[in-house]
Amino acid sequence: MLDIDIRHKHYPDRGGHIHTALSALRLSVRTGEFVCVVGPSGCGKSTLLNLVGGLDTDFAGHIRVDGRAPGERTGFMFQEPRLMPWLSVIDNVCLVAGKDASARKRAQALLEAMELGDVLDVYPGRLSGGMQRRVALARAFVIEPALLLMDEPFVSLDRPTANRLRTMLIDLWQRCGTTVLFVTHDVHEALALADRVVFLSAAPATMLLEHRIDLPRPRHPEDEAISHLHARLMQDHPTLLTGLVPPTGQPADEDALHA
Ligand SMILES: Nc1ncnc2c1ncn2[C@@H]1O[C@H](COP(=O)(O)OP(=O)(O)OP(=O)(O)O)[C@@H](O)[C@H]1O
Repeated sequence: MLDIDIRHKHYPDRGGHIHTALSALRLSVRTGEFVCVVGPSGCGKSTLLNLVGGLDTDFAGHIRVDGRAPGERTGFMFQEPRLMPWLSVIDNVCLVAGKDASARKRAQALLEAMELGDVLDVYPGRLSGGMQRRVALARAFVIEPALLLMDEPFVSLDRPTANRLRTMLIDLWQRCGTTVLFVTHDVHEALALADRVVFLSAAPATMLLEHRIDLPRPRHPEDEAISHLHARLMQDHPTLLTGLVPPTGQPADEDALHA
């Protein structure tokens, strides 16, 4: 069980004042649950992942995994694949998996299962954006993380590539029993992936709504059932997505903006 209880998270702002990024945010995530976090740009989603992952410990409150601070088996996946350009595909994955022969074997088997067997010795710069994300996904799962924190990992990919990655993610998640916290601006993506979607307010982020998704998998963001669910949510909570525009200024969710 992941237990998040953040009383507040402050940052100093340029004028020497404090900026409250998160406030009174409580969330419990069952072991093996897939939770998507949706909220407006700048509301504090990345801050939340940084706190949960222990990258930032300067906050009031507590975060526990099974009663303890998040441990070594926590994985991250960011918007950018963050692969080491001077290492081959397999060496990038072994950076996390380990250097011994059995770790290398595990890394190779996973990469092959993810249809990357032909590029094990290739450098990331020679790969497409989609393949780089696939390597990043393999790197995240090679340790079979207990907790995986994902910060818009499939943003700005074309639809088929993003869908293929989502399918791989769900497959790996189901096999490993990992607890996933997945941040996205894209409500359709959240509804397609999650067991539960958490909607955050504008800064300082606090929880507006939790919604459990009971639709069977596999699901895709374009499915009719997802569109229906989205429409129903927007009808029931018309102000839920106010300000939900990604940093690029591109609408992530046309329907939401026109709702
Ligand atoms: N290191 C920092 N120092 C000062 N302020 C920060 C820092 N990191 C984030 N902030 C501020 O905290 C708020 C939340 O930022 P955060 O990046 O967590 O939001 P976000 O919801 O992930 O945004 P986006 O959706 O645009 O990625 C923003 O106002 C941001 O400017």
